[in-house]
Amino acid sequence: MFAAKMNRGKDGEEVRSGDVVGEEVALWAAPTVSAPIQSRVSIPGSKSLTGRELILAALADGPGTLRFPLRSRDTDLMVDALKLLGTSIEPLPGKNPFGPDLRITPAAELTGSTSIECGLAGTVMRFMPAVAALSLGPVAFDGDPYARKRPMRPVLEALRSLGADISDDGRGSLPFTVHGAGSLRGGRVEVDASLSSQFVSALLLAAPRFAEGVHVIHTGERLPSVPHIEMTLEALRARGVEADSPAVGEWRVAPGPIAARDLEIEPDLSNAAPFLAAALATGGSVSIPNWPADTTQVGDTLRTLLPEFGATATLENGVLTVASSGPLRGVNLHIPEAGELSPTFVGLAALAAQTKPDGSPGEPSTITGIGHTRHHETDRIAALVTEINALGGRAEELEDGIAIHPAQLHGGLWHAYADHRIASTGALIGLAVAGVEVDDIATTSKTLPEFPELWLGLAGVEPAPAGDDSGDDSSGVTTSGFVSGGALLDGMGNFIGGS
Ligand SMILES: O=C(O)C1=C[C@@H](OP(=O)(O)O)[C@@H](O)[C@H](O)C1
Ligand SMILES: C=C(OP(=O)(O)O)C(=O)O
Repeated sequence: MFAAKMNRGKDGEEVRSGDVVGEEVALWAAPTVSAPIQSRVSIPGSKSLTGRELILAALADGPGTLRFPLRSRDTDLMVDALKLLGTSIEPLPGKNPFGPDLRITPAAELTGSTSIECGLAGTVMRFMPAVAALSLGPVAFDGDPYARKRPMRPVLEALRSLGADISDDGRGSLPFTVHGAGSLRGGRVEVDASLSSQFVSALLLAAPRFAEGVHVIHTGERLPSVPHIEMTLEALRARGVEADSPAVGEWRVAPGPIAARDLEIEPDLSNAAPFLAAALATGGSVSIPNWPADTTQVGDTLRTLLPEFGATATLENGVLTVASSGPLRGVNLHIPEAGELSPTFVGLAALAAQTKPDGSPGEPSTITGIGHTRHHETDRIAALVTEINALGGRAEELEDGIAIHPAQLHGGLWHAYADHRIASTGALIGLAVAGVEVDDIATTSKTLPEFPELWLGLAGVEPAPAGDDSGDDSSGVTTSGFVSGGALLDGMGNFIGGS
């Protein structure tokens, strides 16, 4: 009755889509549906909240607990980094289906003389150097090859001016070494955070432990992702720290204890974006439970931004439901605060640019204010434009965004660029366009290791039973039919039967 696409490695062994096979990464056939999706999806914890609360718990005045934390590559790297500095972080059984709760016991004294691996995690490479400055001994930082391209200079220079001793090769990026002295003076510091809000959060998070706290003044003309800075202030205040923003582009954190807490991490609302967008891509409806009533997560703006594409968004009893309200519409969005959501919006815009089912023309879109996303996991503007155009679309790079002109999409290979949000955008487009294959779906493990399973569940696809090797072809990739939204599709997403 059903079978998901099953891939084979070079030597014919079965592998899960996206698994690394030797040097190769298996292609993942995005499921395509012909009927509107009606689905409910539980989303694991927030990357940004988990990272912040791990650090604050490690610097707190006693042991604390994180319930429903995110378990992912980025947060595992944060856990490892804090453990290397002497923090005890132990798994606790809990109610989270996606991983254990965590019990965090701060070190009596943070120890250095170690190396921290940042992977491609902005939160680890930007937030941990200030913590390392509070440890005793040198702490070397490095990460993935592409991580060495992500800007670090504003954080390193700001920390130096607050009293930290940091050696690097002068390129203003990974690798570098923080020579921890056990304490940091702190005080007033100027920083140009126009490339990333994380530069500001990096200086605020550990600041209660600086002798003079911190007073940060942003000197650049633009400031992206402001809600993430508000999230940092709020997390500090919730632990009894005096933290505020006395003026636009200025923030202060007073020195003092960071209270230990037992707290629950909200679901990652930004990771909810492609799932909710699936309702629009297929003319259906998607619900996400445990949506917080009050949050600093920028993903909450999905409730107002997704309706611009032609949907309703209803939050009732903690369940957000996004339902398509007609054909997909083009948009003009200026969203400097929500760069993290932009790949999903660009994916929807590329679908809206196609001729509508009633034959009326596709609609153009512009999504701007996202120039800083060129410094995310990859240059997201260049990557999205390249991949959409490779599928027949007409996307254009703007200085700080993307314009999408009417064009029909077709199937083909979608490159993920080691970027979880580019990978999930390929999956989103593939829901509506038959024959899209994502080259590295496993890269979604950066913030959502369960993405492939959750996505197949959303699309109504079940994995092939073990031993089902129907549809094997000579290319080494097995492609068999699968049931989707009540319709039986072949491996290229073509309708071959069913309701
Ligand atoms: O502080 C954080 O947790 C984040 C801040 C934002 O970074 P930028 O300001 O670089 O966009 C966001 O895009 C990133 O995913 C997470
Ligand atoms: C920009 C992102 O990640 P990072 O925290 O690595 O900057 C992101 O998750 O969209």
